[in-house]
Amino acid sequence: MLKGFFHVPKAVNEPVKSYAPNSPEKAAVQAAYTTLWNSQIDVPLYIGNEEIRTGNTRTISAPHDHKHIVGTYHLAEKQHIEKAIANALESRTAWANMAWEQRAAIFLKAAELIAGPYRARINAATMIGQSKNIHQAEIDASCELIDFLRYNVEFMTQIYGDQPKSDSTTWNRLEYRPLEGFVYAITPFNFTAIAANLPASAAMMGNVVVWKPSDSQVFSAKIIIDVFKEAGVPDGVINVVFGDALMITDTVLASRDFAGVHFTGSTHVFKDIWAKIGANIHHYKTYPRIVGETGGKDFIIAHPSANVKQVATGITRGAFEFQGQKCSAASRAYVPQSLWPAVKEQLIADVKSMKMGSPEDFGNFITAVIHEGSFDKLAGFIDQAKKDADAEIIAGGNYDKSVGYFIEPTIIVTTNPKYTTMETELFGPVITIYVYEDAKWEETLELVDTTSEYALTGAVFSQDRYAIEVATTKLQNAAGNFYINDKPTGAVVGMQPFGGARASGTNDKAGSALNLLRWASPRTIKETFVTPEDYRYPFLG
Ligand SMILES: NC(=O)c1ccc[n+]([C@@H]2O[C@H](COP(=O)([O-])OP(=O)(O)OC[C@H]3O[C@@H](n4cnc5c(N)ncnc54)[C@H](O)[C@@H]3O)[C@@H](O)[C@H]2O)c1
Ligand SMILES: N[C@@H](CCC=O)C(=O)O
Repeated sequence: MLKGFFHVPKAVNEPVKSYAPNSPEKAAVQAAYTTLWNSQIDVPLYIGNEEIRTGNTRTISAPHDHKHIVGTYHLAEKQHIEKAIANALESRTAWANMAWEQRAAIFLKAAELIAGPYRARINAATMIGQSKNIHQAEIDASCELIDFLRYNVEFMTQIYGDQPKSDSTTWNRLEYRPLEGFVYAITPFNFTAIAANLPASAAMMGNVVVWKPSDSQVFSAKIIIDVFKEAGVPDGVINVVFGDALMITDTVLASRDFAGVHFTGSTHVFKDIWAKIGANIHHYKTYPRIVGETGGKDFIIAHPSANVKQVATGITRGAFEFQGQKCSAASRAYVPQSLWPAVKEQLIADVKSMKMGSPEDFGNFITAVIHEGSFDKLAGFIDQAKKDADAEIIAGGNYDKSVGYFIEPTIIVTTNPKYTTMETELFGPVITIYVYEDAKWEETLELVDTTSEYALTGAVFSQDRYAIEVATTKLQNAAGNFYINDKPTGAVVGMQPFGGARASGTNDKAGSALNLLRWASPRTIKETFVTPEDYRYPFLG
């Protein structure tokens, strides 16, 4: 083993490329898009050193052109999940004992592969498989993923460097062991970066992993797997399985060696997983770590002192970027009566100007939502709002799934602050606005705090510092990420550690040392230099 206290390269955030007309990055991503669009990839299970094709397959299509098939992926059976667990456990000793700098080098290399040779491909795969426009793909699949990998390496070394006090008689050391068993990573469709980070952060800390990506993210998951392989993640460290989420999860949770779950997705799924872990608790070798970042009903509240253009832009960007399919997306807003006419005018004009269509056309701000289930759910809420006396649609409200799952960016205004779309996470391009009386600022803050079960993100817009202070205090438990004069989305790794409490998750803050700590089981080692040889205290003579 090498001798030395190594320093890792200082983490820096990956700059977001512009994809301006005639830029080399635009040409590269367009070429990658065309290649992948015309490809027929076949994605196996990755278990140990094997690529397993079960023959039981599902197709991968583009949400913005759902009849267009770009590949297939293979579905696991129970025996494959058991095999993935066995392979992970077989790989554990070698991986857990590998010097940390070797693990760091692998993930730093993965970051650079994405920053360079894989950038166009992972962005194009995210545009096709998850229907992100190029800007949204770039900030997710490239920049955020690169940032997760670089910063987590730095956080890992900070954790390892965090050591207890010693004195001249004893030397106290903390060893950050990986968990005793394997970690199960379950990832959502909506962020390529999150899909990669959940297995990678646990693996970086020396854990072995079974990773189950979302059925709606397999296309870009394949690129992540290629990157991890090329970067040198050894076989068996991250085992990838697709298929029936319930069967896979039940099989994983039945293992005595299950040591932790790293989940991001919807609240009800996480609660079910937690309940199953609780029911199995007597069976496990160790108390499993449970980390889950879940849903949101994220708010914007404008004070009468707020700047109208900033409020309207916070609403349109916060609610409609990536079709509102961000856990952080603004989905309820509170605007004072005095500002409402001007805010409304800009909102309607902005929504009218938003182009909707395939992400292949870089002029499109809005593309499709992820799948038919999401489309139907959103269309149902829009139809209901059209009927309800206490709701009015002032922009958007149309939808069409003949080619892709297109839902117009939609603004509902309600006279009922507890209207269903003020409370329920819709996960689409729909925001509901409640117009409040200017004099009821503090009562409205109370409404914001008590209307939803979630507490993920929220934003206050105000030019009045007293109002900002009151909102910051009154809403201290209403959001894990709180924004002042900014939209409630777009947290940057290393700058705004991300996560919420209440029904929004365990708030373990992805992209921070707090999250990585969950994947370590510290061992305290006390070494005494001159060890007593007599039980009597000195004063006893
Ligand atoms: N808080 C955050 O950081 C954060 C980030 C991204 C997404 N999200 C949330 O994720 C949700 C959207 O993503 P989604 O649609 O992929 O979520 P989802 O809950 O449908 O799926 C997430 C993952 O869980 C799996 N899954 C589904 N049912 C399961 C079950 N019964 N048992 C075990 N696993 C199951 C899915 O296959 C997928 O891999 C939203 O609620 C959003 O707010 C939260
Ligand atoms: N971290 C992202 C949201 C991730 C969830 O979907 C943001 O801050 O907008």
